[in-house]
Amino acid sequence: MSDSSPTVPHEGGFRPDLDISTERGGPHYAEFSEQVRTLMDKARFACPTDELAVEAIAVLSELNAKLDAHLVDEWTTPAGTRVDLPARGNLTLPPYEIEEATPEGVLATVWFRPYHLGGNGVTHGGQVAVAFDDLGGMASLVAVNGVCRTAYLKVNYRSLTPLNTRLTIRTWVERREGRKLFVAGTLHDGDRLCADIESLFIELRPGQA
Ligand SMILES: CCCCCCCC(=O)SCCNC(=O)CCNC(=O)[C@H](O)C(C)(C)COP(=O)(O)OP(=O)(O)OC[C@H]1O[C@@H](n2cnc3c(N)ncnc32)[C@H](O)[C@@H]1OP(=O)(O)O
Repeated sequence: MSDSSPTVPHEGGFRPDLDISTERGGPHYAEFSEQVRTLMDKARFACPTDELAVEAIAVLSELNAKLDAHLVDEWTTPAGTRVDLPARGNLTLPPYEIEEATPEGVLATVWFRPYHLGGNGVTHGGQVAVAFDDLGGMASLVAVNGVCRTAYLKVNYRSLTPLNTRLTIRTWVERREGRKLFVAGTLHDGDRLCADIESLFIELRPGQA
């Protein structure tokens, strides 16, 4: 949250000791998160009457005002740190579940929801890149036990990526040259390759943003 960040002690772009949690946000945070994703799905496909739009504006404005009183900084928000939830509870990421994360690589199940629609019933290419960026970053992080940033990410879209389907995504460090980690990855629908990546992640120096 930009207006609170100046007051937050900051060691660089990331904190090496970022807290993770399964409890932050309380026992209903998972359902809260799911309802927000469902709202996004509905918003993507709904064509409300003007009356319903006005009603929705009132409900959402009231809710947003209530949430305003409970905003925290990025280091303590449940979104991104709730490791028990899909994509660590980060609503901006396509939901995924980690099957395995070792220095040899990351294996996860990812699924794209209705709100990830690109066109003609399939997933937006940018959303595929988001999944690869996060999980490529995770493969780098686990391989070097330190935070990395994406320098480049090339996605080869080999075939259409379906929505609402559990897909297999893999990322791994193929080669390391000092702080440079060349990360490869694949996204499969069953046996069919949907996309693969060629990417470079750079291990951050201590305190580097
Ligand atoms: C689990 C949680 C995972 C979350 C993952 C999320 C990942 C992200 O989304 S990060 C956000 C997107 N990325 C960014 O915003 C990065 C913006 N860029 C930067 O901050 C910097 O350019 C950064 C950090 C990538 C590199 O800067 P810096 O640390 O100063 O390294 P620098 O000295 O320039 O380069 C190091 C080496 O990498 C090479 N390099 C850097 N960028 C590139 C590039 N784009 N292409 C090719 N080579 C590159 C350099 O040539 C150099 O090579 P060598 O050592 O052989 O001379």
